[in-house]
Amino acid sequence: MERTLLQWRLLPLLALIAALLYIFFASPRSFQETQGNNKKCSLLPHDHYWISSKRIVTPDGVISGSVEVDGGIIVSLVKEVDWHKSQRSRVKVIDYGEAVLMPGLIDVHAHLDDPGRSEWEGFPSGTKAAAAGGITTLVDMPLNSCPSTVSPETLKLKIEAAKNRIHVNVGFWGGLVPDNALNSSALESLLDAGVLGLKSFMCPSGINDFPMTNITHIKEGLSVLAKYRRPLLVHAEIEKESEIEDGSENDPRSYLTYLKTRPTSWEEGAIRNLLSVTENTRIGGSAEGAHVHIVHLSDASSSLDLIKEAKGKGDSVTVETCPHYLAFSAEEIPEGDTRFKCSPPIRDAANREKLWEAMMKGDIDMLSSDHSPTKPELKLLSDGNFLKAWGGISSLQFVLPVTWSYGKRYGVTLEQVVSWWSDRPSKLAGLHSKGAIKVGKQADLVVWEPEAEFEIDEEHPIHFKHPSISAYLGRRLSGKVVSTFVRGNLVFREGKHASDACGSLQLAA
Ligand SMILES: NC(=O)NC(NC(N)=O)C(=O)[O-]
Ligand SMILES: [Zn+2]
Ligand SMILES: [Zn+2]
Repeated sequence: MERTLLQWRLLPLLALIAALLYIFFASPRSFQETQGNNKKCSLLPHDHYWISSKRIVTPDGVISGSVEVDGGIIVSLVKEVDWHKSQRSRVKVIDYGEAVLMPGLIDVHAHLDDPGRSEWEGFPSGTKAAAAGGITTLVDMPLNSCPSTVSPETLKLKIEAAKNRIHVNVGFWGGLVPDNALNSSALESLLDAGVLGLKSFMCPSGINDFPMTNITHIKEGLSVLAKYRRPLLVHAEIEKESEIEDGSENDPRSYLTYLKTRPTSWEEGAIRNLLSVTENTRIGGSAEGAHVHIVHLSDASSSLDLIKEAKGKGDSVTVETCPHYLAFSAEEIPEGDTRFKCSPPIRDAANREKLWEAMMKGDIDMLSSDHSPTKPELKLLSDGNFLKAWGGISSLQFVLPVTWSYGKRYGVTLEQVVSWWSDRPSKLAGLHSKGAIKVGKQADLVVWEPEAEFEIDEEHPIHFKHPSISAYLGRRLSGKVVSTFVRGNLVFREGKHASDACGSLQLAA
C-alpha cells in the first residue's frame, strides 16, 4: 500500500523529468530542421545564445562582456559590468574567458578554382580551410576556375558549383576582360547577375580565357561600375624590360633570378598608368561612385608613393597587401623552393620593413590572402625552376596567425587586425551587414587565442587541398583559432567542422 502511494507521488516528477529531457534533446533537432532538410549546419543545438569573452573587439574598443546572437544576428552587446547574474542563469552562454572575440575575417582575394579546376582547390576544401582559419566570408576571384567568371552564364556555373558546398559565406568578383570591357550591356548583365565588382589584369594572367586589359578597357569599365557603385580590383603589373632578359642566362633555381624578371618598375609602371584614369572617380568626376582597388601590392616604395598621392587628390583608391609579403623576404627563400613563387614577387627585407611601416601608418588599407593554389605537379618542386613553376601562395587557413605573429614586433593591435581583415574589406565588397561586432550585424565571428602557439607540422590539420605546397609549412605561429561562427552557426570548434555546408552566397542586389 505504502509503495503504491510512493509510486503515484513519483509519477508527476518522472513526467517532469521526461518533459525536460524531451525539450533538451528534441529542440536541437527542430532548430536544425528550420535550417532546411534536417541539416547540421551548426555544432550548437540552439540559435539563440550568448557568447562571453574578456576581449571583445567592437568599433568602440576592446571590452569585456557578452554578445547575444539570435537567428544569425547580433541582437545585443552587454558589458560585463551591466551583465546581471539573473540574466546569466537564464540563458545559454558560451564563455570563452580570455580568448578574443572579433568579427570573422573577410578575405576579398581568394582563388577557389571551382568549377573546372577543382583539383587545384574547390569550394568544399577552400571554405573548410577558411572556417578553420577564422575567415567567415571569401570573395572568389574570377580566374583559375574554368571557365573564368566573365558573363552571367559563367557566374551561374559558379553559383551552381557552390550550392550546398560552402562552409563559409562566398561572394564573387567578375572579370573585366577585353571581350566585355567595351560592351556596357555585357558588363551590366554581369553586374546585374550579382558579382560584387570586377577584377582585371594589366599583364598576362597565366590563364588563357582571362586576357589582360589596357587602360581604355579599364576606363570604360569604371564608367559602368560607377552606376553600380562597385569596385574594380586590378592586378597592377605591366610588362617592361626586365633587369635580365628572361633569366635564361641565370640560375632558374635561384629566387633572385625570378625576382629580377619582375622588378618594381612593373608595379610602378602599371600603377602610374592606372592612376591616370582614377581622377574620374573623384566627387563630381565622370566615374564618381566607381572605386579602384589595387590588389597584392609588393613594392612599398615608388608604387606606394603614387597611391598615396592619388588618395591625397581625392581619387577613390585603396590598396591591399598580403601576409606573405609581410612574413617573408627574398633573401631567405631557399634555392628551388617554388612554394614561395608568386606575382608580384616577394621582395627584399628592407621592402618588407617599409610594407609594415605603411600598414601601421594606414597607407595600406587592408589585407587579403591571395590564396592561389594549384596542383603540386605544377609547382615543379623537384625541379625547383622558379621561371617555369606556377605562381601563387597557398595560405588560406593561416592568414590570421601570420598577421598576428609577424605583426607583434611592430605593435599591431587587435583593432588594427579587425580594420585590415574585417571592416575595410566589408566596405570594399559592399557587405555592409558584416565586418563589425555591432547590434544588427550578422553574427560572423571568430574566437581565437592570440597567445597560443602552434607549429604547422605534419600533425597539424590543414584543410586546403594541397598542404604540401604551402609556404608556411614548418613555421611556428602564435594565434590559435578556437571557434568560428557563420551567421550564428558554429561552423568550426577545436578542430571540428559542422557536418553540413551551410554558408550563404553573397550576391550584390
Ligand atoms: N592566375 C593567378 O592566380 N594569379 C595569381 N598569382 C599570383 N599572385 O602569383 C594572382 O593573383 O595574380
Ligand atoms: Zn594577381
Ligand atoms: Zn590572386
